[in-house]
Amino acid sequence: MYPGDVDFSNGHEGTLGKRSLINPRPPFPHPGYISTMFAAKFMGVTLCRKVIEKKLSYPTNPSSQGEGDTSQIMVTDTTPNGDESIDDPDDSALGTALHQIDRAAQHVDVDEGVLELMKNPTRVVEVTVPVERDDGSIETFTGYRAQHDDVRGPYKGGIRYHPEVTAEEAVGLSMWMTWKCAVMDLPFGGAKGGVVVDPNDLSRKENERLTRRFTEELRDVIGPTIDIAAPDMGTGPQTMAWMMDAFSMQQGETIPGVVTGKPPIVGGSVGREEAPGHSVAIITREFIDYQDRDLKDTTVAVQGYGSVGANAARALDKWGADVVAVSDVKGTVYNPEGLDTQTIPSYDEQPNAVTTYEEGEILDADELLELDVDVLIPAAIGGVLTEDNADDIQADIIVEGANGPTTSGADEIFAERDIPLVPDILANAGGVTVSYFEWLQDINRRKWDLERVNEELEEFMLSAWNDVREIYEERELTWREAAYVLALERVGEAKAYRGLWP
Ligand SMILES: NC(=O)C1=CN([C@@H]2O[C@H](COP(=O)(O)OP(=O)(O)OC[C@H]3O[C@@H](n4cnc5c(N)ncnc54)[C@H](OP(=O)(O)O)[C@@H]3O)[C@@H](O)[C@H]2O)C=CC1
Ligand SMILES: O=C(O)CCC(=O)C(=O)O
Repeated sequence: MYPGDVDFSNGHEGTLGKRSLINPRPPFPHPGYISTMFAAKFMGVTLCRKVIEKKLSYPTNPSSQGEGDTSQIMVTDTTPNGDESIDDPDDSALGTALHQIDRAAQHVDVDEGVLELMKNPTRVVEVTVPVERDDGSIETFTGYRAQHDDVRGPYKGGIRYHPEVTAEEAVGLSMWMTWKCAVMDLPFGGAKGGVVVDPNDLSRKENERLTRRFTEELRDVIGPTIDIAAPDMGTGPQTMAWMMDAFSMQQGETIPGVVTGKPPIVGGSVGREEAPGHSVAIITREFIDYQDRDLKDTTVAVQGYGSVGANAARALDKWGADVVAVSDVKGTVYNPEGLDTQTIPSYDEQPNAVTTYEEGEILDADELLELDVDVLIPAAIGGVLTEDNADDIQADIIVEGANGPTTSGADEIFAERDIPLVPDILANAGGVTVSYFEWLQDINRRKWDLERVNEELEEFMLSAWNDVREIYEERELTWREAAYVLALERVGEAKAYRGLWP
């Protein structure tokens, strides 16, 4: 502990000793499911909140979006319970996440029942979010929060605003959060949520109203020791500030620890925004070193120039690598001599502006993936490296900045082609790691400076890198399998100690 910190951790800050903060609810859901419906009247619109615990058939992106009809939620017994064929997984986030568990399960000594349990989320909440548009009309959006597992600590994970958000996707992403927190040895479990919306179609005021209402709808299932949200695609520090304020207003006191990734002035941590990209850069640097190569002779291509991509590109550029290509949805900018990443506008600085940079050739967005570079960093969306393009990838190394950018089929092709791939649950884990630092700062009512944040981030990343590397070397697995083995063993051991609720 640093001097002056209030010790809320029973002397185990940074370890799994934070039992006093762990949600005392049973770690396993009761058998069967509970469906609770709340109805309320608001501005003449009937609202339904459905909290569905277990046994949920995940609805796809509702085609009725925007028409106010979100009443179709199925409660059936078709859980994602591992029916995915190991030989023929589907390429969705959930399909990929389930397949990855199956692959890793072949190399771990974890109870079969626990493995089966880990293929199911504890709870998925679907909410209806009415928003008053600036013209006075009411539009209805659908939001989700998937809570996968909390055996190691409160649920933790980002909130995504994107038109293709689905309950299924949230479940897959929540599973990855469980593994990510376990790989980093953070006292958190896994969750993920989102709203089916294109944030570019919302004014700032509409975005604020949507965020506040979404938070209100999630009030019963989130909290600083229950489930702690954070930014993801389409959300950022401002979104988190609104969420924190909405939750705090409902509770009657300021509760900064309910979300992380806030602006530092309202309890956020310096360095959080840069952290996922920063950790991608740290892991890339370590991997290059591990291969006895020199970062200064390394060319890098980064897909996506948002929070993760821009910060990864800029850190690697600063440390001497040649970032030769970056992209956003509109296209790629490519210069084999290297780009000046500081002067290319990131999504946050100016959305969709990568191709306005004049010192390079403009290519199609997807062309970036197949460039002949040393390191490819997909840092935009999921499922971009597939069986269809895996044979055309020319990079020597892939470091996953985004969550789930590689389908299972592509994973196998890269393994056959001996292209090492460092998985998301290690590489981009700096985000949730600095979120953990932020949460500690909020609980302790303390502020860390950037030097301390970056020092501790470096320490956590190197420790996780070494843990994964040891398993990789000892057991001759892929890097993804090694990271999964570490995560599954940690979660399995925690479950064994805590036991099943009688
Ligand atoms: N934010 C976080 O804390 C963390 C995020 N992640 C993951 O990283 C990924 C990116 O998230 P984040 O950086 O926050 O998101 P942002 O919304 O900040 O940025 C996403 C970027 O990806 C670009 N993009 C979207 N689609 C494509 C495409 N088809 N081709 C090329 N570029 C594209 C966007 O382009 P445009 O600007 O043109 O829209 C934008 O530059 C996601 O998978 C997320 O889950 C992982 C860990 C933490
Ligand atoms: O910071 C966090 O809590 C989670 C960030 C996130 O969503 C992720 O790592 O995918």
